[in-house]
Amino acid sequence: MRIAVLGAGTWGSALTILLNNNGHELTLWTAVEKEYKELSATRIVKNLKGIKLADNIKITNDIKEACKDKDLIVFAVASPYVRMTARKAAPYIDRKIPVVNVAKGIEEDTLMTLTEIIESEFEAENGDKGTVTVLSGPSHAEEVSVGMPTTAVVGAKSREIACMIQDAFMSDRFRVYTSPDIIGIELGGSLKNVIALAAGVIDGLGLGDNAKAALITRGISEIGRLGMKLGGRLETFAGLSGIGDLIVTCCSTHSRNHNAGYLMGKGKTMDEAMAEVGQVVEGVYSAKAASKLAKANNIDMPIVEQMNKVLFENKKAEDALNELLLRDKKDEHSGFDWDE
Ligand SMILES: NC(=O)C1=CN([C@@H]2O[C@H](COP(=O)(O)OP(=O)(O)OC[C@H]3O[C@@H](n4cnc5c(N)ncnc54)[C@H](OP(=O)(O)O)[C@@H]3O)[C@@H](O)[C@H]2O)C=CC1
Ligand SMILES: O=C(CO)COP(=O)(O)O
Repeated sequence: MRIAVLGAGTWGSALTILLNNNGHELTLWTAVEKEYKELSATRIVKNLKGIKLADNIKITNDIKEACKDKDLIVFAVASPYVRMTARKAAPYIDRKIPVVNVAKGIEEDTLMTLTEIIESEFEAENGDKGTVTVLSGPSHAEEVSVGMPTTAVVGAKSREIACMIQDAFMSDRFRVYTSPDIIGIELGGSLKNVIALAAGVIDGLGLGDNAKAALITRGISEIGRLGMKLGGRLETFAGLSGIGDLIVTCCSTHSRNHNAGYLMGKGKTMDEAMAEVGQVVEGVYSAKAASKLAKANNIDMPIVEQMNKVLFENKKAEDALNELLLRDKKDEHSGFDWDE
């Protein structure tokens, strides 16, 4: 297949390597002129230490050249750039070919997911939303790029398209499942970043493994409550793009969200932590959107609420934690049948 990957960041580059190793013909588009010049000259991926792109991978910063005559387009730019990239690419993308979004986020102003944003930009350009899908799961680029094994799930409206994308990405080191639950996959992938920030805070404060396991468990409970209200399926939140991605992001040293939270737990401000991490920290962008969605849908998301206060209201992480622990007593889940 002829495949374009839009976004030559850590994840876009790792997937380019995976797809190239699978025998496809790859074009990697970089948005930023300076990045394009550097990458073209060295072929070294900045944040994947020592990894070089193979000579047969075409690198471009011309969006038309990237998108025309392709069989598959992968959207891998960070969430704040998805709308502008979709707008730029829209005139050159054949609406019949599948587009796979692999970024994780929710737009703060509109509360749209990233596939919804791409569809809306495509529709605005020529009235056709196109064939937009999602791929997500526990998949840090640092491991995928060197062939360490993992699994992911592709979400698409039709089984035929899902299977086509499954075939394109699947390798003996990257196992891909299929699902029709696009909204569930996208919400799991973006909301887990907010919980991962909180997991980093817990580690930064030195609160131990029990506290983190508790946070992960109550975190997926929050994600599932909101996600199901918005149309996602329980099984998706219990799956690879839900609990699977939440666990790895809360526990991996590769996670930018966890690392940013860790620095905040050590007393840094959000801006200092983001600057020190030096790559996109998606949870910071998704936190406000998650809180707005929770309020609009009348869903209780106490971890998300406290994380927003730590991020944007200078609340001390210790105070946020105390407030979580001292909430009103309640059942573990709502709707239990008790023998009275
Ligand atoms: N890193 C990982 O392990 C994983 C990341 N993801 C998700 O993938 C997405 C990208 O993350 P990642 O690659 O790690 O991020 P990086 O910080 O490594 O890269 C940032 C990305 O944003 C793009 N970008 C920056 N400025 C602009 C701009 N002005 N216009 C358009 N694009 C721009 C960059 O484009 P360019 O380099 O082309 O200039 C690059 O693709 C995120 O949503 C993340 O959550 C998902 C799974 C794994
Ligand atoms: O989504 C990811 C892994 O699946 C990447 O998480 P971070 O953005 O926290 O590094």
